[in-house]
Amino acid sequence: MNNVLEIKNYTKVYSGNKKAVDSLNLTVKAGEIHAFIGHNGAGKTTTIRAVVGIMDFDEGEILVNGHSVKDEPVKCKSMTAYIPDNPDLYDYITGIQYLNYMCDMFSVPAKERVSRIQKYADVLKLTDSLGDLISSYSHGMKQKLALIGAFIHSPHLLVLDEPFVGLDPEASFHLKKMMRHLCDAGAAIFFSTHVLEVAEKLCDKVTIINNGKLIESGTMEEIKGSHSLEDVFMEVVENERQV
Ligand SMILES: Nc1ncnc2c1ncn2[C@@H]1O[C@H](COP(=O)(O)OP(=O)(O)OP(=O)(O)O)[C@@H](O)[C@H]1O
Repeated sequence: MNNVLEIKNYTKVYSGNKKAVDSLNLTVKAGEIHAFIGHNGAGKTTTIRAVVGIMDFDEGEILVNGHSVKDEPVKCKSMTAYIPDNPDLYDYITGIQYLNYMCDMFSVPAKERVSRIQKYADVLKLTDSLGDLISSYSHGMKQKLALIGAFIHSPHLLVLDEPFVGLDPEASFHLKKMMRHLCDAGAAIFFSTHVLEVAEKLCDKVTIINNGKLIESGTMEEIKGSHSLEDVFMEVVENERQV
């Protein structure tokens, strides 16, 4: 399978010379769900923001389907969907207006819009609220709307920052299924999470970072062996503390 996301020697230094991420390398292939885990402040969001082209970086290269996020930002963004940890949507349009706007932005054919909106809104139980202003939505409803807006254009690369926080159990269940279906259709998913049980069950690959440095990366079986991902994570973090 081809590499959809390639991160090569990615390094980010914030002002004040703080190295938030140090020479990170990882690859996500078509068909793979890849979990990105690490303690608070490890560098996950910093990396994710660089991948989706909204944060500049100092060294290294990030490619989406072989295109550089620095040199071809529009091309990369056209193939990528991104949901931040706290989606900030336009308050004074309705849910359906937002979804149509996303369809316009990503050139979803008119004849497919209605069925795609219907499919995802029904699954995530948002259909009855699509006519309401987004300002009236709860946090979880905004998150569901952002998710529909991401899945609706069938991205090659889906990047999610803590997607399960704030979703009710039923929506989480359906999101996991939607993620797997998208990958089965040839997309790649890269997401951060602190919910290690979900990562363990859902993901093909996992990368653990600690203080901006890659500690482990590989298939879920390689990384966890016969242990739980939580046990492995705790051991890795403890070992790093002692170094
Ligand atoms: N705008 C900024 N300016 C300076 N330092 C920053 C900035 N944003 C993040 N950092 C620092 O970079 C490091 C990595 O932060 P980042 O938000 O990427 O971590 P994270 O792994 O996503 O954490 P969490 O799990 O808490 O969301 C932290 O030490 C943080 O303090």
